[in-house]
Amino acid sequence: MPEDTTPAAPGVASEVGRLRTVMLHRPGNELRRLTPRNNDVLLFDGLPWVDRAQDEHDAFAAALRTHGVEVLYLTELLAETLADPAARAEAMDRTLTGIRLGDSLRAYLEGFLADHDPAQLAEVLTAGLAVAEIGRTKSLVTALSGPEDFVIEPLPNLLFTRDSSVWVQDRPVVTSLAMPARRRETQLTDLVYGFHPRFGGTERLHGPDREFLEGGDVLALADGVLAVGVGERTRPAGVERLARSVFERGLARTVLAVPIDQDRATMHLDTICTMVDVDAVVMYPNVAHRLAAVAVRPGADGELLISETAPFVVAAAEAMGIDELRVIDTGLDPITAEREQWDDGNNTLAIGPKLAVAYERNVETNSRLEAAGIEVIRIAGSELGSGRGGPRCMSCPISRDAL
Ligand SMILES: NC(=O)NCCC[C@H](N)C(=O)O
Repeated sequence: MPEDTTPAAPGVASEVGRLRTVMLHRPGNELRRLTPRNNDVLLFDGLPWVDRAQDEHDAFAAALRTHGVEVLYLTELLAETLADPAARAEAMDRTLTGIRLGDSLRAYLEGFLADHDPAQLAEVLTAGLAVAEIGRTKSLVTALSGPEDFVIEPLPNLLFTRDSSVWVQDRPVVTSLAMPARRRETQLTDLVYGFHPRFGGTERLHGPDREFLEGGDVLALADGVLAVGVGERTRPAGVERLARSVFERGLARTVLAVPIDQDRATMHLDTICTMVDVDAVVMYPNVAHRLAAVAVRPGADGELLISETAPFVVAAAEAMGIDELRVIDTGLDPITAEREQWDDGNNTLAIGPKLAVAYERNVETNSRLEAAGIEVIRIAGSELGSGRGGPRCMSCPISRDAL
């Protein structure tokens, strides 16, 4: 019988259902824009060696494919999307609108980009554009800029596709990113889900102009149960908006709001806690016992019912309808734990129950996961990790099997 190549229908109801389709972004020229002068504002802790980062990423994608996962690339989807004139017009409008460019430069760029084919335009929208790369503009803005200044900002954090959209059941949630360096990313995911033939017509939830909400904070603990971190990125109002949207559509019955430290090391919930089995998480031991949650449930007439604060593991188990949410004891001394958390040891990507991708460098966390019965697929991340994100951050699951 010929192999069935029909793509799996979109839908994500858990963290650990067998992963069928995932969206990645292969690191590209946007990373070559990073310098010691701009890396902080562009949210990288160093300057990755880009060729090596691409090799590491290719190995990550290959490991997923080996396990039967369909890998979609954001830039390919974007280029295909931009072949639609309506999508292209919207992309131009969104990219060039705003108070930064001024009328002369905006008009110039409209003409300049009109000559770009969809793939070239996708490249500019992701890798950005510097003054040195465009011609004479008759614009005061470029006259007073240096050659390296950006007229379109690069998006080095596009690598972390987890954050710019997240699927809740069969709907894409286009998020709203808090940091200025990342805000434009969601214009691109919004375009892809709005116009690409593979997704066209799917209702999008939330959106780039809504309250701050980042995908790395959203964990699907079980069918109908979401946990959402609240900290440096996602704000309480973002969780509230998401809760209303998913309750109104019957996509979830409980949303746990989980306050996390407002630190770079713990920018998202998935930097400290990820699921590796239907009832188990790997969690940063230094916070495991003080992580708390507030449960939000739908009330009458669109009201939200807000619970008292409870320990996270207790609130999660109750919402999931299980006796206990197991926290795999990574048994690390506090210094090793802090080092491995910084290097995304807790940021695993489950591709099925008890099967997770992790960075190889987190030797101790990985061996404790294995001791607890989790099969660990190790990948290199020496260059990929310089943006502070691991396998979960670098992946946006689009389809997972129901458990
Ligand atoms: N889900 C995640 O934790 N994503 C990692 C995002 C890293 C990126 N450099 C950022 O600061 O936003």
